[in-house]
Amino acid sequence: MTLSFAASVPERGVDVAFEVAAGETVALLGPNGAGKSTVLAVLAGLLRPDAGRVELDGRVLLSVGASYDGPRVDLPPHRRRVALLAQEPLLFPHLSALDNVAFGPRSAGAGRSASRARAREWLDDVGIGELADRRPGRLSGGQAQRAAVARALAAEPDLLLLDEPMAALDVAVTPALRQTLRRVLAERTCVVVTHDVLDALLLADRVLVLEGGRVVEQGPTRDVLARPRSAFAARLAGLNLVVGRWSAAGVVRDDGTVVAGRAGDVVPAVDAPVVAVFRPTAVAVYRSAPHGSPRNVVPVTVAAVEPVGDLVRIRSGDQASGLAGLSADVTPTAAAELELVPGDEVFFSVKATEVDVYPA
Ligand SMILES: Nc1ncnc2c1ncn2[C@@H]1O[C@H](COP(=O)(O)OP(=O)(O)OP(=O)(O)O)[C@@H](O)[C@H]1O
Repeated sequence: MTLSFAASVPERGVDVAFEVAAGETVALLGPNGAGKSTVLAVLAGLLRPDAGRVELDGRVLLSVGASYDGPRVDLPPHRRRVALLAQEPLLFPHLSALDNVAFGPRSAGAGRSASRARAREWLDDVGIGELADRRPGRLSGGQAQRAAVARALAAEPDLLLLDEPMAALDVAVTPALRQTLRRVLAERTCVVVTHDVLDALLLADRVLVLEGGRVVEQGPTRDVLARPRSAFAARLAGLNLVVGRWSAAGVVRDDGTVVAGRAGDVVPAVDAPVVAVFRPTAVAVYRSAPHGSPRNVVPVTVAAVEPVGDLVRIRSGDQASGLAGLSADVTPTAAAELELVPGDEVFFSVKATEVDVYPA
């Protein structure tokens, strides 16, 4: 089922268009307020945009606004063949897990015993067949979410929407549920909203990064995480990112400061928008400015000092110069010697050979 989506919701500052190929899972990523839930709500038929068009495998689910020709269409949620799995399982409390799952096929006209037989298969498939007779109140959070997955799939939707499906669950149960989702999503057309880099890596073929109601970058998950172009994707990938324009000296930021780096095989055109990306482990931290160093050196204010694995991460806040927050990972010994606390003024330094530059 190919999905094509375009919608504009001016009151929320959202204007987004994208496509999803048949059988593909796309993750919507982005900071709070970026517009992810708005996109899901339009897809599910819960929010009508000012203008928009949604087509699923040739069926028009929505076509409103002057820019779209043809008759006005706005199918109600139950006629879209779109299933939404929310953060909370939202099961009917008075029905057993089995009857919750049988509800979809039953409403679609299947007979009682056929619906229950199908529901039993789905419950087996998501690993809670033995809990079929329990009501939701007697299921754990993870089990209830599995029942909700079974219920969504039993309705045989053409498109599955997942809204942070693991966000409300205990971290102990998320890896197993993620594996189940990975299996059931494999051949399905699906849009998943997530904040979690593991969800993006394990569930999605492709990611779409939203910022301020617009798509700012998209591509295969691994490519976006390896070579992020947006601040959000860089943060998710655990990389530092500085934006600017290319010049012979390196990446020139808006305030005129320059970050020297390697442009790789494809050298950008002079003045083209570029990003400089480098690992936190490549950043050295000094109390006073290192002199005579060929390295990039920037003064920053420490915002946080926190352990990350075997290292200590020193994070700078967003700087008055417009420089977004950066991270430096140093050894515990180095951190102890620096004795840093939030508010300290320090210098971050990175060798040009550690900085990758590519087009924004
Ligand atoms: N019910 C609403 N009425 C009006 N504006 C809203 C409503 N819900 C969200 N918004 C606004 O619309 C914009 C997009 O919000 P949306 O909830 O789609 O973002 P999101 O990416 O899902 O964020 P989060 O990660 O916090 O869930 C934000 O500016 C938000 O303040």
